[in-house]
Amino acid sequence: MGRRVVALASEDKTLQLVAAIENDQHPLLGQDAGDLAGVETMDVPLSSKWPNDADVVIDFSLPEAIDRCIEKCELHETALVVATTGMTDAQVERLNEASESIPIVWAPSMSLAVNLSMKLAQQITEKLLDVPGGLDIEIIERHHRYKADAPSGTALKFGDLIAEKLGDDTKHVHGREGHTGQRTRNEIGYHAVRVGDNPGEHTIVFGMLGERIELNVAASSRDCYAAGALAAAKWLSDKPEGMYDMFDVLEM
Ligand SMILES: NC(=O)C1=CN([C@@H]2O[C@H](COP(=O)(O)OP(=O)(O)OC[C@H]3O[C@@H](n4cnc5c(N)ncnc54)[C@H](OP(=O)(O)O)[C@@H]3O)[C@@H](O)[C@H]2O)C=CC1
Ligand SMILES: O=C(O)C1=N[C@H](C(=O)O)C[C@H](O)C1
Repeated sequence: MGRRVVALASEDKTLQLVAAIENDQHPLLGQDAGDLAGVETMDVPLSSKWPNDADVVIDFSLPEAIDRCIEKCELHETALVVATTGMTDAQVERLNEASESIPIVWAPSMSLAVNLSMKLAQQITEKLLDVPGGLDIEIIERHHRYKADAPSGTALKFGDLIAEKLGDDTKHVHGREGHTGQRTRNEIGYHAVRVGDNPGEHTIVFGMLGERIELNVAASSRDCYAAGALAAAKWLSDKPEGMYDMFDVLEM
């Protein structure tokens, strides 16, 4: 994702890349970020040193890297866009704490289509809540074989937003195996598929007796996330401290 953020930023004259940060063991440290991204040379070497002149930091990394990122953004009073998924509850708490002093956009998907689909999923759930025979909701996500966390952060957010409409007793069930017994009414099922180079696809199945709706949103490249993150960074640059998400950025 870092490479695509750099590549799209290089095409936008309103943005200036001041740093490209990696861990201190990375074999490509010192090489130019633009060269690595396959665009023009940008005179920004890949580095593990934190910049002190950034307006906004965009984080697509790993949960292991997020603590340092939060700490440095607080120290330098830098706005922060967090796209990384798979954070622990303690890290989410830490992020919320940091939002008391710096502006943060945090979203498991920076994609316009995904965020719009989240709103649609909530609307569909609301409309079908009392459908005769009952409603079963399952979330199937598909991603590339390299993905480190499951289910995706996006699938979990779809589930949380749907659960807001279903009610407090919603159970989140991850996969099924063995003698599971009949499906209960108040559960959301999650299924994570890992195949090839899939850049991300989510299908929300709303199953009823006699018919079903499948809401499918699929990326055809990872640029939807990179473009969303850059839009979030621009939007955030003049905002006061606080926790924001892509619904705020996209005014949904
Ligand atoms: N919100 C959204 O729209 C999207 C979110 N994501 C999320 O973004 C994250 C990154 O995804 P992706 O780019 O595919 O994953 P990658 O594993 O390709 O990239 C993660 C990068 O972070 C680097 N890294 C590891 N440790 C540190 C550290 N301590 N400091 C700085 N950098 C570090 C890794 O380096 P190394 O190679 O050395 O490990 C690697 O280059 C994932 O959590 C993914 O789920 C992805 C796409 C969209
Ligand atoms: O790792 C990925 O690739 C993606 N991760 C995010 C997630 O976990 O939801 C967003 C997107 O689906 C791509």
